[in-house]
Amino acid sequence: MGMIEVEAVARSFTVRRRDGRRFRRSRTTVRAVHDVSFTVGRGEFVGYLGPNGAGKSTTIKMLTGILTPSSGRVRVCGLDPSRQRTALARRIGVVFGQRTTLWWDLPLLDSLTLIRHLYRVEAGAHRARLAELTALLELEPFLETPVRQLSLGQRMRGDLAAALLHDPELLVLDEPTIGLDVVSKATVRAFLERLNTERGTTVLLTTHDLGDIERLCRRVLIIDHGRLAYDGGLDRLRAAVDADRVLVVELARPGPPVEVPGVEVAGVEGPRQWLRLPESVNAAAVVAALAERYDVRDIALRDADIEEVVARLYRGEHAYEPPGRPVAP
Ligand SMILES: Nc1ncnc2c1ncn2[C@@H]1O[C@H](COP(=O)(O)OP(=O)(O)OP(=O)(O)O)[C@@H](O)[C@H]1O
Repeated sequence: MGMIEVEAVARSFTVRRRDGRRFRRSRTTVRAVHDVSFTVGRGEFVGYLGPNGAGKSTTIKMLTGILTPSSGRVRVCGLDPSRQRTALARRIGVVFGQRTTLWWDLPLLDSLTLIRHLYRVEAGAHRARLAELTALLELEPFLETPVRQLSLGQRMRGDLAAALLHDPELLVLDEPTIGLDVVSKATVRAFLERLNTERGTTVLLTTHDLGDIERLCRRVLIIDHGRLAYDGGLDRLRAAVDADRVLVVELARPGPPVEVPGVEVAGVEGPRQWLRLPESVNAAAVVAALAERYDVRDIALRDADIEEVVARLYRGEHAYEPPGRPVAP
Protein backbone atom coordinates (compact mmCIF):
# COMPACT_ATOMS: atom_id res chain seq x y z
CA MET A 1 0.00 0.00 0.00
CA GLY A 2 1.30 3.42 -0.90
CA MET A 3 1.48 6.19 1.64
CA ILE A 4 -0.23 8.42 -0.90
CA GLU A 5 -2.45 6.99 -3.64
CA VAL A 6 -3.92 9.31 -6.22
CA GLU A 7 -5.95 7.69 -8.99
CA ALA A 8 -7.39 9.61 -11.93
CA VAL A 9 -8.10 12.58 -9.71
CA ALA A 10 -9.71 15.73 -11.05
CA ARG A 11 -10.90 18.89 -9.37
CA SER A 12 -12.62 21.74 -11.07
CA PHE A 13 -14.01 25.02 -9.82
CA THR A 14 -16.93 26.95 -11.14
CA VAL A 15 -16.09 30.59 -11.29
CA ARG A 16 -18.53 33.36 -11.92
CA ARG A 17 -17.24 36.13 -14.02
CA ARG A 18 -18.89 39.48 -14.23
CA ASP A 19 -19.31 40.60 -17.80
CA GLY A 20 -18.72 44.17 -18.82
CA ARG A 21 -22.45 44.87 -18.52
CA ARG A 22 -23.95 45.14 -15.07
CA PHE A 23 -25.87 42.21 -13.57
CA ARG A 24 -24.70 39.83 -16.21
CA ARG A 25 -22.51 37.04 -15.02
CA SER A 26 -21.19 34.07 -16.89
CA ARG A 27 -20.00 30.83 -15.38
CA THR A 28 -16.86 29.12 -16.46
CA THR A 29 -15.24 25.95 -15.23
CA VAL A 30 -11.60 25.97 -14.25
CA ARG A 31 -10.01 22.55 -14.32
CA ALA A 32 -7.39 22.96 -11.61
CA VAL A 33 -6.39 19.30 -11.56
CA HIS A 34 -7.13 16.98 -14.42
CA ASP A 35 -6.73 13.20 -14.42
CA VAL A 36 -3.72 13.01 -12.11
CA SER A 37 -2.44 9.64 -10.89
CA PHE A 38 0.59 8.83 -8.76
CA THR A 39 1.63 6.77 -5.76
CA VAL A 40 4.14 7.71 -3.09
CA GLY A 41 5.59 4.85 -1.08
CA ARG A 42 6.57 4.83 2.57
CA GLY A 43 9.91 6.54 3.20
CA GLU A 44 10.08 8.42 -0.10
CA PHE A 45 11.06 12.09 -0.41
CA VAL A 46 9.15 13.47 -3.37
CA GLY A 47 9.17 16.95 -4.87
CA TYR A 48 5.95 18.29 -6.32
CA LEU A 49 6.61 21.13 -8.69
CA GLY A 50 5.05 23.15 -11.39
CA PRO A 51 4.58 26.75 -12.51
CA ASN A 52 2.17 29.12 -10.80
CA GLY A 53 -1.44 28.05 -11.08
CA ALA A 54 -0.51 24.53 -12.20
CA GLY A 55 -2.61 22.81 -9.54
CA LYS A 56 -0.12 22.10 -6.74
CA SER A 57 -2.08 23.69 -3.90
CA THR A 58 -5.30 22.10 -5.12
CA THR A 59 -3.61 18.69 -5.02
CA ILE A 60 -2.25 19.29 -1.52
CA LYS A 61 -5.66 20.40 -0.33
CA MET A 62 -7.16 17.17 -1.64
CA LEU A 63 -4.43 15.12 0.04
CA THR A 64 -5.05 16.79 3.39
CA GLY A 65 -8.84 16.67 3.17
CA ILE A 66 -9.46 20.40 2.80
CA LEU A 67 -10.91 19.87 -0.67
CA THR A 68 -12.92 16.95 -2.04
CA PRO A 69 -11.97 15.73 -5.53
CA SER A 70 -14.56 16.21 -8.28
CA SER A 71 -13.71 12.69 -9.42
CA GLY A 72 -11.14 9.98 -8.86
CA ARG A 73 -9.78 8.40 -5.72
CA VAL A 74 -7.39 9.68 -3.06
CA ARG A 75 -5.98 7.66 -0.17
CA VAL A 76 -3.44 8.93 2.33
CA CYS A 77 -2.20 6.51 5.02
CA GLY A 78 -5.02 4.28 3.79
CA LEU A 79 -7.64 6.90 4.67
CA ASP A 80 -10.01 8.94 2.55
CA PRO A 81 -8.82 12.47 3.38
CA SER A 82 -12.07 14.38 2.90
CA ARG A 83 -14.16 11.83 4.82
CA GLN A 84 -11.64 10.97 7.54
CA ARG A 85 -9.96 14.30 7.99
CA THR A 86 -9.63 14.15 11.79
CA ALA A 87 -8.22 10.64 11.80
CA LEU A 88 -5.81 11.67 9.03
CA ALA A 89 -4.69 14.78 10.93
CA ARG A 90 -3.27 12.53 13.66
CA ARG A 91 -1.14 10.68 11.12
CA ILE A 92 0.20 13.48 8.93
CA GLY A 93 1.92 16.81 9.46
CA VAL A 94 1.34 19.80 7.20
CA VAL A 95 3.36 23.00 6.91
CA PHE A 96 2.44 25.93 4.72
CA GLY A 97 5.39 28.28 4.34
CA GLN A 98 3.15 31.27 3.79
CA ARG A 99 1.18 30.98 6.98
CA THR A 100 1.72 29.76 10.50
CA THR A 101 -0.26 27.36 12.64
CA LEU A 102 1.32 28.82 15.77
CA TRP A 103 -0.48 31.21 18.09
CA TRP A 104 0.79 34.62 17.18
CA ASP A 105 0.75 36.19 20.65
CA LEU A 106 2.00 33.23 22.65
CA PRO A 107 5.58 32.23 23.31
CA LEU A 108 6.62 29.44 20.97
CA LEU A 109 6.80 26.96 23.84
CA ASP A 110 3.15 27.59 24.77
CA SER A 111 2.05 26.89 21.21
CA LEU A 112 4.02 23.69 21.14
CA THR A 113 2.48 22.67 24.46
CA LEU A 114 -1.08 23.44 23.37
CA ILE A 115 -0.65 21.32 20.27
CA ARG A 116 -0.32 18.24 22.49
CA HIS A 117 -4.01 18.52 23.34
CA LEU A 118 -5.03 19.10 19.75
CA TYR A 119 -3.51 15.80 18.68
CA ARG A 120 -4.09 14.08 22.03
CA VAL A 121 -0.49 13.09 22.40
CA GLU A 122 0.39 11.36 25.67
CA ALA A 123 2.32 13.72 28.02
CA GLY A 124 5.50 11.65 28.33
CA ALA A 125 5.80 11.03 24.59
CA HIS A 126 5.17 14.71 23.94
CA ARG A 127 7.88 15.80 26.37
CA ALA A 128 10.43 13.49 24.78
CA ARG A 129 9.53 14.51 21.24
CA LEU A 130 9.59 18.21 22.14
CA ALA A 131 13.07 17.86 23.63
CA GLU A 132 14.26 16.03 20.52
CA LEU A 133 12.81 18.58 18.09
CA THR A 134 14.09 21.49 20.20
CA ALA A 135 17.60 20.08 19.87
CA LEU A 136 17.38 19.19 16.17
CA LEU A 137 15.82 22.49 15.12
CA GLU A 138 17.80 24.55 17.62
CA LEU A 139 14.71 26.13 19.13
CA GLU A 140 16.08 26.66 22.63
CA PRO A 141 17.12 30.34 22.26
CA PHE A 142 13.62 31.47 21.29
CA LEU A 143 11.24 29.06 23.01
CA GLU A 144 10.05 31.87 25.30
CA THR A 145 9.70 34.44 22.51
CA PRO A 146 6.20 35.30 21.26
CA VAL A 147 5.72 33.96 17.76
CA ARG A 148 5.07 37.44 16.35
CA GLN A 149 8.64 38.43 17.28
CA LEU A 150 10.33 35.48 15.59
CA SER A 151 12.28 35.86 12.37
CA LEU A 152 10.86 34.00 9.37
CA GLY A 153 13.49 31.27 9.70
CA GLN A 154 12.83 30.82 13.43
CA ARG A 155 9.10 30.72 12.83
CA MET A 156 9.49 28.10 10.12
CA ARG A 157 11.52 25.93 12.50
CA GLY A 158 8.77 26.39 15.08
CA ASP A 159 6.14 25.42 12.53
CA LEU A 160 8.09 22.30 11.59
CA ALA A 161 8.27 21.30 15.24
CA ALA A 162 4.53 21.90 15.61
CA ALA A 163 3.78 19.70 12.61
CA LEU A 164 6.01 16.89 13.88
CA LEU A 165 5.19 16.71 17.59
CA HIS A 166 2.71 13.90 17.05
CA ASP A 167 5.33 12.01 15.05
CA PRO A 168 3.41 11.77 11.76
CA GLU A 169 4.17 9.16 9.12
CA LEU A 170 3.88 11.72 6.35
CA LEU A 171 4.94 15.35 6.21
CA VAL A 172 3.43 17.59 3.53
CA LEU A 173 5.28 20.84 2.95
CA ASP A 174 4.09 23.75 0.85
CA GLU A 175 6.99 26.12 0.10
CA PRO A 176 8.80 25.62 3.41
CA THR A 177 11.85 27.66 2.45
CA ILE A 178 10.09 30.59 0.82
CA GLY A 179 11.63 33.88 1.89
CA LEU A 180 14.25 32.25 4.11
CA ASP A 181 17.85 33.42 4.19
CA VAL A 182 20.63 31.08 3.11
CA VAL A 183 21.50 29.90 6.62
CA SER A 184 17.89 29.15 7.60
CA LYS A 185 17.34 27.33 4.32
CA ALA A 186 20.36 25.15 5.00
CA THR A 187 19.13 24.37 8.54
CA VAL A 188 15.66 23.46 7.32
CA ARG A 189 17.00 21.30 4.48
CA ALA A 190 19.44 19.44 6.74
CA PHE A 191 16.64 18.80 9.20
CA LEU A 192 14.27 17.47 6.55
CA GLU A 193 16.94 15.20 5.18
CA ARG A 194 17.56 13.68 8.63
CA LEU A 195 13.86 13.34 9.29
CA ASN A 196 13.51 11.31 6.12
CA THR A 197 16.65 9.20 6.29
CA GLU A 198 16.85 8.59 10.04
CA ARG A 199 13.24 8.53 11.12
CA GLY A 200 11.82 7.27 7.84
CA THR A 201 9.18 9.98 7.61
CA THR A 202 7.71 10.21 4.11
CA VAL A 203 7.91 13.75 2.72
CA LEU A 204 6.01 15.47 -0.07
CA LEU A 205 7.50 18.85 -0.82
CA THR A 206 6.07 21.61 -2.95
CA THR A 207 8.57 24.27 -3.81
CA HIS A 208 9.73 26.75 -6.40
CA ASP A 209 13.20 26.48 -4.97
CA LEU A 210 15.24 24.19 -7.16
CA GLY A 211 17.95 24.08 -4.51
CA ASP A 212 15.46 22.29 -2.25
CA ILE A 213 14.76 19.80 -5.01
CA GLU A 214 18.35 19.11 -5.92
CA ARG A 215 19.36 18.73 -2.31
CA LEU A 216 16.45 16.65 -1.07
CA CYS A 217 14.26 14.92 -3.62
CA ARG A 218 15.13 11.62 -5.18
CA ARG A 219 11.94 11.73 -7.18
CA VAL A 220 9.98 14.61 -8.65
CA LEU A 221 6.46 15.00 -9.93
CA ILE A 222 5.80 17.93 -12.22
CA ILE A 223 2.31 19.20 -12.74
CA ASP A 224 1.45 21.62 -15.51
CA HIS A 225 -1.98 22.93 -16.44
CA GLY A 226 -3.49 20.45 -14.00
CA ARG A 227 -1.89 17.42 -15.62
CA LEU A 228 1.05 15.36 -14.52
CA ALA A 229 3.87 16.24 -16.88
CA TYR A 230 6.62 14.16 -15.31
CA ASP A 231 7.12 11.46 -12.69
CA GLY A 232 10.60 10.16 -12.17
CA GLY A 233 14.08 10.68 -10.79
CA LEU A 234 16.01 13.91 -10.99
CA ASP A 235 18.61 12.24 -13.17
CA ARG A 236 16.01 10.90 -15.56
CA LEU A 237 14.46 14.36 -15.70
CA ARG A 238 17.76 15.81 -16.81
CA ALA A 239 18.27 12.98 -19.26
CA ALA A 240 14.74 13.11 -20.63
CA VAL A 241 14.94 16.76 -21.53
CA ASP A 242 18.52 17.02 -22.57
CA ALA A 243 20.88 14.09 -22.44
CA ASP A 244 23.60 16.29 -23.78
CA ARG A 245 26.24 18.08 -21.88
CA VAL A 246 27.62 21.18 -23.48
CA LEU A 247 31.28 21.91 -23.99
CA VAL A 248 32.10 25.59 -24.33
CA VAL A 249 35.30 26.02 -26.32
CA GLU A 250 37.24 29.24 -26.63
CA LEU A 251 39.55 29.17 -29.67
CA ALA A 252 42.49 31.48 -30.31
CA ARG A 253 40.62 33.04 -33.22
CA PRO A 254 37.25 32.85 -34.97
CA GLY A 255 36.85 30.01 -37.44
CA PRO A 256 34.44 27.51 -38.97
CA PRO A 257 32.74 24.96 -36.71
CA VAL A 258 35.28 22.50 -35.29
CA GLU A 259 35.16 18.91 -36.44
CA VAL A 260 35.34 16.20 -33.81
CA PRO A 261 33.71 12.76 -34.29
CA GLY A 262 30.44 12.26 -32.42
CA VAL A 263 30.12 15.90 -31.51
CA GLU A 264 27.71 18.45 -32.91
CA VAL A 265 28.49 22.16 -32.87
CA ALA A 266 25.41 23.87 -31.51
CA GLY A 267 26.59 27.44 -31.86
CA VAL A 268 29.44 29.66 -32.97
CA GLU A 269 30.02 33.18 -31.75
CA GLY A 270 33.37 34.64 -32.79
CA PRO A 271 36.10 32.46 -31.28
CA ARG A 272 33.62 30.73 -28.97
CA GLN A 273 31.84 27.51 -29.92
CA TRP A 274 29.24 25.40 -28.13
CA LEU A 275 29.53 21.66 -28.60
CA ARG A 276 26.90 19.13 -27.66
CA LEU A 277 28.22 15.98 -26.04
CA PRO A 278 25.85 13.02 -26.14
CA GLU A 279 26.01 10.79 -23.07
CA SER A 280 27.84 8.11 -25.04
CA VAL A 281 30.76 10.39 -25.80
CA ASN A 282 33.69 10.63 -23.44
CA ALA A 283 34.34 14.29 -22.60
CA ALA A 284 38.03 13.77 -21.90
CA ALA A 285 38.56 12.23 -25.36
CA VAL A 286 36.81 15.18 -27.01
CA VAL A 287 38.92 17.65 -25.08
CA ALA A 288 42.08 15.81 -26.10
CA ALA A 289 41.01 15.71 -29.78
CA LEU A 290 40.24 19.43 -29.72
CA ALA A 291 43.56 20.34 -28.12
CA GLU A 292 45.42 18.30 -30.71
CA ARG A 293 43.71 19.80 -33.76
CA TYR A 294 42.94 23.36 -32.73
CA ASP A 295 44.50 26.27 -30.95
CA VAL A 296 42.34 26.14 -27.86
CA ARG A 297 42.44 28.89 -25.22
CA ASP A 298 39.86 27.60 -22.80
CA ILE A 299 37.36 24.79 -22.38
CA ALA A 300 34.50 24.46 -19.91
CA LEU A 301 32.06 21.59 -19.50
CA ARG A 302 28.57 22.63 -18.55
CA ASP A 303 26.07 20.15 -17.19
CA ALA A 304 22.46 20.77 -18.03
CA ASP A 305 21.19 22.41 -14.87
CA ILE A 306 17.90 21.46 -13.38
CA GLU A 307 16.53 24.97 -13.57
CA GLU A 308 16.93 25.02 -17.32
CA VAL A 309 15.53 21.51 -17.60
CA VAL A 310 12.38 22.37 -15.68
CA ALA A 311 11.93 25.63 -17.55
CA ARG A 312 12.07 23.73 -20.84
CA LEU A 313 9.59 21.24 -19.56
CA TYR A 314 7.25 24.07 -18.57
CA ARG A 315 7.53 25.47 -22.06
CA GLY A 316 6.37 22.12 -23.38
CA GLU A 317 9.51 21.28 -25.27
CA HIS A 318 9.35 17.78 -23.89
CA ALA A 319 6.23 15.70 -23.49
CA TYR A 320 6.16 13.11 -20.78
CA GLU A 321 4.34 9.89 -21.49
CA PRO A 322 3.36 7.82 -18.51
CA PRO A 323 4.03 4.14 -19.09
CA GLY A 324 1.37 2.65 -21.35
CA ARG A 325 -0.71 5.75 -21.52
CA PRO A 326 -0.17 8.43 -24.14
CA VAL A 327 -0.68 12.03 -23.11
CA ALA A 328 -3.61 13.70 -24.81
CA PRO A 329 -2.69 16.84 -26.73
N1 LIG B 1 -11.15 28.09 -4.92
C1 LIG B 1 -10.90 28.27 -6.22
N2 LIG B 1 -11.84 28.79 -7.03
C2 LIG B 1 -11.60 28.97 -8.34
N3 LIG B 1 -10.44 28.67 -8.95
C3 LIG B 1 -9.46 28.14 -8.21
C4 LIG B 1 -9.64 27.91 -6.80
N4 LIG B 1 -8.49 27.38 -6.32
C5 LIG B 1 -7.65 27.28 -7.37
N5 LIG B 1 -8.22 27.73 -8.50
C6 LIG B 1 -7.62 27.75 -9.85
O1 LIG B 1 -7.10 26.48 -10.12
C7 LIG B 1 -5.84 26.56 -10.78
C8 LIG B 1 -4.78 25.82 -9.97
O2 LIG B 1 -4.53 26.54 -8.77
P1 LIG B 1 -3.52 26.07 -7.63
O3 LIG B 1 -3.63 27.05 -6.51
O4 LIG B 1 -3.75 24.65 -7.33
O5 LIG B 1 -2.12 26.23 -8.35
P2 LIG B 1 -0.64 26.16 -7.76
O6 LIG B 1 0.08 25.21 -8.64
O7 LIG B 1 -0.69 25.87 -6.32
O8 LIG B 1 -0.09 27.61 -8.01
P3 LIG B 1 0.93 28.52 -7.14
O9 LIG B 1 2.29 27.98 -7.41
O10 LIG B 1 0.73 29.86 -7.73
O11 LIG B 1 0.50 28.42 -5.72
C9 LIG B 1 -5.59 28.03 -10.99
O12 LIG B 1 -6.03 28.36 -12.27
C10 LIG B 1 -6.43 28.70 -9.93
O13 LIG B 1 -6.82 29.97 -10.33
